[in-house]
Amino acid sequence: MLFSNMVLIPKCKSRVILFLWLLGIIALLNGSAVEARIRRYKWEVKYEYKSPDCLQKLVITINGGTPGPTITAQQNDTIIVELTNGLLTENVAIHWHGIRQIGTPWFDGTEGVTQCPILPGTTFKYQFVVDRAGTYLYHAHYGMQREAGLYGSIIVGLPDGKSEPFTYDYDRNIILNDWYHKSTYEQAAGLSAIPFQWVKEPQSLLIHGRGKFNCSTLTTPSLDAGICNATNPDCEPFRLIAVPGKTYRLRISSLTALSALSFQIEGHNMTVVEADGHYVEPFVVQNLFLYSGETYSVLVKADQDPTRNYWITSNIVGRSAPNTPPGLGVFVYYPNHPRRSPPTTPPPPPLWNNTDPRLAQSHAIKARQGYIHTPPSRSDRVIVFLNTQNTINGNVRWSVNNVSFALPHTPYLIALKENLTHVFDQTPPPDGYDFQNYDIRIVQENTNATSSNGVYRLNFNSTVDIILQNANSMSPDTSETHPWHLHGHDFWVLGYGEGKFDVFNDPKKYNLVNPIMKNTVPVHPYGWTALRFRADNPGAWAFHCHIESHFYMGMGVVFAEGIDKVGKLPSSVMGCGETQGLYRP
Ligand SMILES: O=C1O[C@H]([C@@H](O)CO)C(O)=C1O
Repeated sequence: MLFSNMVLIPKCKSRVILFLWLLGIIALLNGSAVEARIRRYKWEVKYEYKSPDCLQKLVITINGGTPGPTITAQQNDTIIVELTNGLLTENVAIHWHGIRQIGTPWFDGTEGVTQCPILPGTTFKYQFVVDRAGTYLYHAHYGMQREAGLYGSIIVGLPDGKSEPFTYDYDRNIILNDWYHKSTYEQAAGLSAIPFQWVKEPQSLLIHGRGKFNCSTLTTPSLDAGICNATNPDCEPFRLIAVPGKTYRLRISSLTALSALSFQIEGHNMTVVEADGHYVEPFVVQNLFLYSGETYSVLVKADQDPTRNYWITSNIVGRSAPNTPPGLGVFVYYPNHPRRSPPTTPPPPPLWNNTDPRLAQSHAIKARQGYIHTPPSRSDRVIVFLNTQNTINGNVRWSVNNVSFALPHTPYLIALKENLTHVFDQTPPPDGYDFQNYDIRIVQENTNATSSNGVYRLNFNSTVDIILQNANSMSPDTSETHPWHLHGHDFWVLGYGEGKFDVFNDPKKYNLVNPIMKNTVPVHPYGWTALRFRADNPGAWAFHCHIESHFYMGMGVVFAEGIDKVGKLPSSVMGCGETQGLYRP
């Protein structure tokens, strides 16, 4: 009735306009006013000389930068990245970390699991939907390429008309990293060498791609003064300009190769509100602990003395790294000069070997009231993953239930879908270990460790519990923190504990009321972490320690589920190993 005058409009064009307007109103009323958009990116990946921590090094850039461009999108948008590999002699693959790839498991970007590597000189098109708002990441997933600098952020906003359960004035993004001066190749060759050459601690810590290595500590000083240059603009510290009185949402994430970090803004509290794309019941911290692969949002109010600037710091925790200088940035109170150094010394880091505050933060992260996804009350299968360090044929490796993971040259997803049964070990890896007789607190011989590329096959739509059990490494009195990352899913974090997991009693203490959902979670030294997820995403998915060298040394597994429900694989993911014959352009 409202638009019955439409018939009175004489001109056909006007009628069309009015009709479209009417459609718009109806769509608005239905709440579907905004169409999901397609966001296209063209990326060129190549090696360039940069000095992120003042020392010049060959790094991998995307369109000239490291970190690469931030992908900014809105929930339900389609992202298309046309990636041209300009590395000349090196393959590449990019993983979209935290994006579940529902319906597009072949674009998860995990070389050897979901796709063949992208060859030098070729262009590969990734296309996927970002179906949930939140803070996510992308990074190389080929060999140990991530630590050459190939990484960036994905920020997904809510659909129009929806709002966050918290308020802030400005949204800012910070990626933390650690930085090595040796190339990925030197590191990887050392890790697979006999005798083993460990990568050791990083030379510096980067705050959003910028760090400060002390050039005067170079053991073999370069004759060329330009090679390590403290005044190189590449290593100007990261500066965040804050307007006094305003609240900042800081999206802070870590893509370290090795280090667990403590992040701090001198004199300012941080309220944690988001973790891995899920709203957190808010809690306040002074140090935010981050493990590689995790993303957080914190709210920070610029409510301190505005006449000065403050330090932003990142420090290594969980490992002794006395020679790695802290990552330093500056929280600048506008209109102070951005280059004005804070008048104080940077705040001291927490004790590297005190696990208590880190465990306390893990326990504090709960789903926010009103945003709780209740987990299924029981699981169909429990898999216990004992994490150990071993030697296999003289090589130092990491193993899960005494099986060290070896990536095949034919990607699992293609092998499973096309029934290429000979390309990987068909014997399923073990669901547990010998609980009774394994002492997690001592150095073990682990003489029975083996290497395999077998996969865990999960019943489609089943609920799976994973218990990550930490243990002593091959060094006495040492148990490291391992951040485990699951592709293609989020899991509920049901609990953390110290010591050996008690199969009978610990499950009674699980948080089934308001557990947070995440995609990356730490297992603390000598402790355990319990996770639950639904195997409801057809595909083959990696689950691995996000420490670059540890995955390289075998610390991971692959889950396969609902393969018969996987759609037609694009031929662009094929071409390597046994898939060569399947290539159908
Ligand atoms: O994988 C690793 O190897 C070393 C050490 O265990 C042996 O040198 C270390 O600290 C790791 O994290």
